[in-house]
Amino acid sequence: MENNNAPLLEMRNIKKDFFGNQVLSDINITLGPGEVLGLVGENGAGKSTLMKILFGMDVIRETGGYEGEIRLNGQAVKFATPFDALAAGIGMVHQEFSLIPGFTAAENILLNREPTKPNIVSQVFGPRLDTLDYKTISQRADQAIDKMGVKISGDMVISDMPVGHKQFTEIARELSKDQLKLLILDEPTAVLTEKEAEALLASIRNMSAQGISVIFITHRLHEILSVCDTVVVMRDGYVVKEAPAKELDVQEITRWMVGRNVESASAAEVRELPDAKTIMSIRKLWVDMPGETVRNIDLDIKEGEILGIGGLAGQGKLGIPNGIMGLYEAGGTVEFEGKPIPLNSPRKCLDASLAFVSEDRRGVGLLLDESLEWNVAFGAMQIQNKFLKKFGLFTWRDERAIRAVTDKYIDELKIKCTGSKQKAKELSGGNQQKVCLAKAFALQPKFLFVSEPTRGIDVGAKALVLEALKRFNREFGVTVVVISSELEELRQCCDRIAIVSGGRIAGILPATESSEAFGTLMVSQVV
Ligand SMILES: Nc1ncnc2c1ncn2[C@@H]1O[C@H](COP(=O)(O)OP(=O)(O)OP(=O)(O)O)[C@@H](O)[C@H]1O
Repeated sequence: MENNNAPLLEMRNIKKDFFGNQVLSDINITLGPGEVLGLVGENGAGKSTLMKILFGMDVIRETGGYEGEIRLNGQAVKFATPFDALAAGIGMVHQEFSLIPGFTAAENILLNREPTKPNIVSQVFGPRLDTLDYKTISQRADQAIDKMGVKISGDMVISDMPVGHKQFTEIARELSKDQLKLLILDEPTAVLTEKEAEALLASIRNMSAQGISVIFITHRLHEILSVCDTVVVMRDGYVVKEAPAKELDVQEITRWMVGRNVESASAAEVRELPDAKTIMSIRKLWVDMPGETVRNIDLDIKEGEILGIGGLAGQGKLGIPNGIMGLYEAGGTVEFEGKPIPLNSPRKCLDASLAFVSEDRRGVGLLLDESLEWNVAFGAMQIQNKFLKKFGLFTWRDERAIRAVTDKYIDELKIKCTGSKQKAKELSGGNQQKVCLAKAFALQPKFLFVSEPTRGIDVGAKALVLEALKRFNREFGVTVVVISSELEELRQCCDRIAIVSGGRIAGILPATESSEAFGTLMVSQVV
């Protein structure tokens, strides 16, 4: 029986193991209507698994189910599938996108719930043959998009969208459901620009004001403090702290998460490299990437340096690597080691020993159904014939070398996994991000673009990732270009930082320059 005085949600004594690997030990959570609960914890702490249990996801059932009890409005529930959870008013936006690439945003938002209208045929043969009512689909999709206060065209096809727009489309799909009582957002801001993330936080406040409860997972701890009523901190499958957000600060949450004070990465020991030759020369680069402005980039990158590219959202920093590496249409000229690199041709870039860790790790990053070994080594095998053994006409994989390189990066990047044979999809999101880096390192390219390297990485592991980038650059002399929305992150690992504003390079400064100097460049030509 529903009990109107009971909390909206109670999760009691939840336990879960994956084939003997205990990932949730005894979790208790309570949530009232309109309440926003922030769920935080290190990569692999068990946050997504807990939410997958609540949402009735197949992977939980297929791996032996869970123990404990879930109550909604005082009534015990056990969702066999996400459809049951949806029917009970729970929506979830996952770390992975579940959009259909060839459909528009509006079609995805109303998928399986499309308004229809009768036609002559359906009047005779029944409503199953009704026509899709595109006008109403478009109106309802626009209403859901408007609720988030962002500008996305409902007519845009998903495959043409940048990653941030895809995320908003996912959220709009949940917001368009009338019966929504509780929305689970699993790291929704990880792929968003700062401005988009602000818009999303505002829309969470709006949902809460309308009585919708929200469980919000993020590694950006200031977001938790800005929008949540309650904070639940998980560590290694336990809840280690639950408190009102107003009683906590970022340092305290961090301490609860990792069990110690976290040092940020030491500031980079900034090198000037006066004699270094230019390894990449970019002239008049434009890139056609939705949401990004890249108009006229002129930039020379020195051999062996770590160059940061920063700037405000949409001003062009993400467009530069995506254009050069051929993921979005681009024009202008790019020379690498004195030879022109053909644009719009990803394979030619890889052949020239360029590599790219994209901000869209699930879109272009991983082979989720394959093992870590396969993920780490596949690119190097395919592009460089590495990790292969030859005898006469026969070629086969060098399994020992593949295992060794995978183990090396599991160790260096502290990837939380059961071993190198584990499938990528079984890793937590932050650990998948580390695999993307390992994959690029295994290529041992001459030149590496890394876009948003610590996206989805917990506060304790950020320094480790930045240190790994520095080490990779120093040990192998690889030129690294780091693109990041966090200036502090760039200052911790780069020699120089170029700031993009209005689709152009507004200036390049040593990483030791003051924040004010960078801030002035950032707003200098904003469009
Ligand atoms: N399908 C699966 N099979 C085996 N192990 C899994 C599976 N899914 C998750 N795990 C394991 O459960 C643990 C918790 O993962 P989970 O994704 O819940 O972490 P998380 O707290 O959400 O981390 P992140 O912040 O990195 O997203 C991890 O060690 C992960 O490897």
